[in-house]
Order: sequence, then structure tokens, then C-alpha cells
Amino acid sequence: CVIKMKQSRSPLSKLLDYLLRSLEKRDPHQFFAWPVTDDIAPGYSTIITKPMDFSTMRQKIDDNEYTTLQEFADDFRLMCENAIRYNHVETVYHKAAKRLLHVGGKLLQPEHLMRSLKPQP
Ligand SMILES: COc1ccc(OC)c(-c2cc(C(C)=O)n3cccnc23)c1
Repeated sequence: CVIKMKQSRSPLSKLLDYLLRSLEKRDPHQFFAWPVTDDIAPGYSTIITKPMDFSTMRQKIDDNEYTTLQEFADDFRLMCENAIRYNHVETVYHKAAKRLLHVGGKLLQPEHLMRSLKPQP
């Protein structure tokens, strides 16, 4: 039998795991939890050429595909911008994406990150 040793998590993957969970909490309706399909969003795959969602980001963390925080932040921004582009401004999805991008932007700012990394006094 093959015993798969549990890989120790790199510091980066622990940080990205914390950030992803924090961002997912800001998506209570889970609009961004899974890939958007053409069934629920007509023509989506022809308009959005680089889809992104939280489950894909989770898989990329687990597969160690992110080598920097910037790559993670770029995927988060891509996910929000896809929704801002595809959905008309008055839809819940466009509004949720604008809000999520704003919240995520603050969370990913260096000074906030340093605060969350340093043990609070
Ligand atoms: C109404 O319940 C859901 C459930 C899952 C969704 O995407 C994973 C969406 C959804 C998510 C989106 C996005 C993110 O553009 N969307 C666009 C048009 C129609 N539906 C959606 C909505």
C-alpha cells in the first residue's frame, strides 16, 4: 500500500487559504463560489474568455499553482471584473462584484496584510 505523506503547507499557501476564506465570507449568496455556466448566463463563455471563481482559486492553492500573492490577487480581480463586464450595471451580480472587488482590494492591501500577519498586541 502507498502511504501518501501529508505535504506540509507552505507559508504562502497558508496565507492564501486565509485570504480566500475571508473573501468567500463576503459572497454570502455564493455567486462567485462556482464557475458561471452558459445555462445560467447565456453566451457567457463567448463573452468571458478567462473565467475565474473561488473553487478554481481553491484548486490552484491546493495544487501550489500560485507562486506569489500577486498571482492570487490577479485571479481575484479577474473574477470580479468578469462579472462587472458580463452583467449590466443594475444587476445583483454587477453590484456584488463591485462590492467584492472593493472589499477584497482592502484585504489584499499590504498594510492590512501586515496587520493580519503580525500578532496583535
Ligand atoms: C442565482 O443563483 C446563482 C447561483 C450561482 C451562480 O454562479 C455560480 C450565479 C451567477 C453568478 C453570476 C456571475 C458571477 O456573473 N451570474 C451571472 C448571471 C446569472 N447567474 C449568475 C447565480
